[in-house]
Amino acid sequence: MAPATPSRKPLMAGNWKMNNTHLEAIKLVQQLGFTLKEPDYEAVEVVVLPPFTALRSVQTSVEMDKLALRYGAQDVSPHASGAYTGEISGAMLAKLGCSYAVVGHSERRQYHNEDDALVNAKVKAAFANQVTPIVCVGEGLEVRKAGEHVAYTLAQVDGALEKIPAEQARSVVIAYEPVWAIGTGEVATPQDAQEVCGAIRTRLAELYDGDLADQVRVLYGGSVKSGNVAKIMKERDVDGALVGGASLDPGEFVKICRYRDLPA
Ligand SMILES: O=C(CO)COP(=O)(O)O
Repeated sequence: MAPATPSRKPLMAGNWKMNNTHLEAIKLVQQLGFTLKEPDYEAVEVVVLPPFTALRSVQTSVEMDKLALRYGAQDVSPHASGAYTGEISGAMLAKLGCSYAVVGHSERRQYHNEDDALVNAKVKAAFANQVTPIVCVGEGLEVRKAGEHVAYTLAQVDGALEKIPAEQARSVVIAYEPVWAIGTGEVATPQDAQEVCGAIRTRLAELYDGDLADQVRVLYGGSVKSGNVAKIMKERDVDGALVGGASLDPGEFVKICRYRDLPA
């Protein structure tokens, strides 16, 4: 029987994008690791998403210092192995202890022409290796101005989850990142974030039976900072944040993870 209340642990994920060498990554992870304490990890799941080249160093830091921090990659190949120069497989990520892989980030969709079919193949490749995909969806400014942002974003959700069975979809993370809010300092209002995150959950309830929609974490991303995170996290269908720029500053990212202490 479906639980009366959803059991979604808030998730704060720092997408470092193409920043930090493996040495800088060790420093940043140690700064986070020495600051965040047991109660922080009880309240939120904390994840960092370094570039591929830093994953091995992050794995070593996390293991040596016994940090409760999780980490993942920013992309994953749709292929299992073979002649795919430059690609990194889900099995390779799993071997590095990655819990997550970002899939379909708008920067990949924009600069590498990734479409929903490719995103779907990457979601499958991640799940095939017990790596949880963080599927990014969200509209650009033109779509928003035309008032089509909900339909546009839901079509991306449908595409990403095509033929994904419920037992996998149950653990997927979906990040709503309106492209116009990424790296621009222009954050969506909490109401904007709720409108689309709520619509995503409703769609999940249409796609899958039972309590699945109540279990899936839906994040907001786009210019999240310590100054706006608490307000956004008050929205009922926002279960965390995918943080870009602000995740490169350990003090700022720790504050974001401790959003409960910030005035909303
Ligand atoms: O793209 C993002 C996270 O994936 C958001 O980036 P910013 O937080 O820098 O706007």
